[in-house]
Amino acid sequence: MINFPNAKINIGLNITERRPDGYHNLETVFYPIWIKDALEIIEAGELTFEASGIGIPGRVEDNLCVKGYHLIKKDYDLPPVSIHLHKNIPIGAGLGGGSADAAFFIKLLDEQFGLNLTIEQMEGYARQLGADCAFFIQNKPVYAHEKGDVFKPVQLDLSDYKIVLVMPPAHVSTGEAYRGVRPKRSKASLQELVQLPVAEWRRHIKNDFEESIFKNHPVIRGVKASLYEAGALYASMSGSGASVFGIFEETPDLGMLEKDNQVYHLTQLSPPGEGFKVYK
Ligand SMILES: C[C@@](CO)(OP(=O)(O)O)[C@H](O)COP(=O)(O)OP(=O)(O)OC[C@H]1O[C@@H](n2ccc(N)nc2=O)[C@H](O)[C@@H]1O
Ligand SMILES: Nc1ncnc2c1ncn2[C@@H]1O[C@H](COP(=O)(O)OP(=O)(O)O)[C@@H](O)[C@H]1O
Repeated sequence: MINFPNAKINIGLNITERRPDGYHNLETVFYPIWIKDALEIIEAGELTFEASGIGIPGRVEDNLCVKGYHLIKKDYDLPPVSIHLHKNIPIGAGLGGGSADAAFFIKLLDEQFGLNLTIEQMEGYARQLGADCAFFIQNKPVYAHEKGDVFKPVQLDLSDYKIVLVMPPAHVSTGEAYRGVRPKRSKASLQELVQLPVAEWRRHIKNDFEESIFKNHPVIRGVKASLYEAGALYASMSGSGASVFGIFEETPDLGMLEKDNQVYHLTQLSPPGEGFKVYK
């Protein structure tokens, strides 16, 4: 059985306070985008994991799919499976790729072995694997708060826009990103701000990670500026970076993003069903 875990972008990200458990409370809007991995499981004699596509750092036993298997196996009598993951979502990009794989893996196990898990049960397992993992169970635009794992639906449809995603040559770890931010309560609720026209987001919606990350990684700031120069209505780093997205009314002149002889990985995303192109 196979499914296709997709990435997300964060529209706005306010880090509001540090929690006693070392995590942070935040508010953000998660929006699914159409760049996808492919994930397959087949019942087998032993548990195996193999990957193709973009190389995944870290040990196999730390891969979130393998962790997901052991988590569900504690409660259900699962047979061994062979797992194949084709990795296409840029890693360490703030696109939630690892979390998406884990959530879609739980959905695969549920379907393949008829576990009859409810949405709430699947979200409960996903939360144990990562703060943004539970979002990918329902995979619909949401306003997320607390650790980023408690959701309220938002009415948001960007399918009439062109979303351009750029992966600058920089690596930011999630831990590094959180350490650089001083939490602050936001004045207006992101849940309401995101209902403004996209062209107004630039004045009102921000990602709190940008300030410190841009200082350490100016190339990311440069990419965001290039997206605005190319005519974006709104541009922002996604999550803890390093990827940056721009929302356009029309497909932009992509040459703008290759100035100064910098080469960026650039993915142009179209509305669902139209596929996407990867530029190098
Ligand atoms: C920053 C965000 C924003 O959407 O996404 P990404 O940029 O990673 O995609 C998320 O908060 C990342 O979620 P996720 O990647 O699942 O985080 P986890 O694995 O649970 O945590 C990694 C580390 O981030 C910090 N962390 C995470 C979530 C949170 N609300 N407060 C935190 O302080 C902790 O230091 C934790 O050890
Ligand atoms: N299935 C997976 N795909 C990608 N990364 C994974 C996966 N499982 C575990 N990881 C680990 O998670 C780290 C960050 O993953 P990723 O989800 O791509 O980043 P981000 O949290 O920035 O969206 C990687 O460095 C990797 O070691």
